[in-house]
Amino acid sequence: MWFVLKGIFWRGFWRIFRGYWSSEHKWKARGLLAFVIALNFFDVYLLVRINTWYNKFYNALQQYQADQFWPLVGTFTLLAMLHIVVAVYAIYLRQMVQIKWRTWLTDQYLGRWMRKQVYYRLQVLRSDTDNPDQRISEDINQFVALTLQLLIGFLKQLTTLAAFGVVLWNLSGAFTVPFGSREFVIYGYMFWFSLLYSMVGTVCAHLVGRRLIGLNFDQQRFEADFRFNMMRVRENSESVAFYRGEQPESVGFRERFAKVIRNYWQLMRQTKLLNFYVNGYGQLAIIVPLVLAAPQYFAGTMALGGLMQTVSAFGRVQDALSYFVDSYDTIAQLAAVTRRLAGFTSHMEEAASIPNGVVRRETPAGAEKAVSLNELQVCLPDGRTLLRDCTLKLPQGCRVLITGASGCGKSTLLRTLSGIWPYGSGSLTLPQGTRVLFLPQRPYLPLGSLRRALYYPLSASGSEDRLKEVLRLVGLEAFIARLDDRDDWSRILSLGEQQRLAFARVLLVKPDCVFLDEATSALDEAREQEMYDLLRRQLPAMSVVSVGHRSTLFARHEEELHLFGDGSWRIRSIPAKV
Ligand SMILES: Nc1ncnc2c1ncn2[C@@H]1O[C@H](COP(=O)(O)OP(=O)(O)OP(=O)(O)O)[C@@H](O)[C@H]1O
Repeated sequence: MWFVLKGIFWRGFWRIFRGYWSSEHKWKARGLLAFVIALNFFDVYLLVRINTWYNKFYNALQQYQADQFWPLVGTFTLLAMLHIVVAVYAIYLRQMVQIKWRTWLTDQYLGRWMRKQVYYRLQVLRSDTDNPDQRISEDINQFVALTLQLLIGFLKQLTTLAAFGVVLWNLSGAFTVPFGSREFVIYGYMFWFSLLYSMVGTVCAHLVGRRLIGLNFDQQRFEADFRFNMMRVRENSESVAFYRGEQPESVGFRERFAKVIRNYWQLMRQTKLLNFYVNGYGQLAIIVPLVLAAPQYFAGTMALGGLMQTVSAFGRVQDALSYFVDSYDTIAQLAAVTRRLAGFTSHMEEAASIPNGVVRRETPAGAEKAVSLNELQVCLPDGRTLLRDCTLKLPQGCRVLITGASGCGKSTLLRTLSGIWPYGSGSLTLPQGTRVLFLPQRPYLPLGSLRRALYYPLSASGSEDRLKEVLRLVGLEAFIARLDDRDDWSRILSLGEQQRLAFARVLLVKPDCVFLDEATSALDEAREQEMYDLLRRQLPAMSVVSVGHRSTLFARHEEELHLFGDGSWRIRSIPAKV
């Protein structure tokens, strides 16, 4: 057991555990937990009282004391009722601790995942982090539930062991073992025997059950991969359908599902072995105390009450000592969950700690309003340079088109300018309080109403008339009546409509600078011109930096920044008529 616990702690158990208990809620949390533990202790006390009752009750039966019968039944009823109430509330309040702890921990993880765009960095810069959604929704819940179950269970069993150990010791009397011409007297022999019995049981359970840790871990991973694969197809259903990709996708599903099943078979076999063992061990524990106490009973040194009390106390001591035998599976699950959460935590920390090589500065108020790039260098994680020593000034209201061959680094430059790409050096200076909006080729539409999607990332607040006017300007007046319909709008709107919706967003949010990454790729040329003219008319002071391959885009911009892909670049003014 120690090896398993050591493993859990080594894999970051303590780091995940301690946060809540030393947080700002610590006193309330500790108080509630202490109360739950106290309830469990009280429950053990009641169990000891019930155990003593056995002695009295069976002795009364053996001696035909009819007058004792009803009072003893009454005592039992009272003790049993108290036990029921205490046991129910011990679980209810433990769940209360659980839900509060989970809320806190989930909040922390969500915060860390969102901070410094870790969600983006993990996705784009690290390919080895699996399913943050599952870590945050399922693993945290399991971690909290299993930890509390084990912690409270452990303390309860420890108390049970102490209390019933004493009972068993007192009932055991002395056991004499002849050894040659001498005799050894063993005091509390039933207590010692139950101790030995449980220790052997625990070691054997470890040997049988240790493979479950790895298998459980793999099971979760394979299930998540299988689910993720289906999710990808759901998200890209149209592309898959166009490609008639059912065959390769089905093969992919089956391969992943086969891994799930293969691992599950192993898990089943190992669990079967463990179950054989746990059940056999449990059954043996019923007969062992009877065999042990029988000599005393038949010798007349123990009454029927004592015998029944011994059987019950042995059961309790053995239950307590072999607690880990029964909860081996729980420990295996906790170890697997801890390993995954600890891995996720360190991946998030690594992603957050990648320093942003490009320094961002703000010019003081009143200074010239321009975006300046100073010796800007854009690199890839492997060190390849996409843009070298780029120094230029983009005055407010400028219109720059970034061109270059596919893969030369245009989008990566936009990412650097918006501050989400950490690999690079040099500096970027923006006027104080500059608001920047980024329009990718496929705009992001959050779940919810169309109104919310239009204002994203701001909250949906603004004049209703302006909103309707903007929708008319971008040619989406047909959706005015559906502004408050909640739906998955990215599935309903065509890509061209989504791109026009993104332009509407620019008109509503009114940023100082907008980056368009092939943001008009799905529009016809007339619509494209309309959208750019709209920006010029409505927001003349806004800077526009676009990436695109279409020749028509030259007419909508004044300057061209061309990237050659080897780090070199060139800026030139675009002649008035191209
Ligand atoms: N997360 C990443 N990790 C490693 N390499 C990356 C990553 N993202 C992009 N790259 C590489 O960086 C290079 C530039 O990519 P980028 O998307 O900026 O090109 P682009 O000029 O916008 O291409 P296109 O015109 O085809 O959209 C490519 O070779 C690409 O493979």
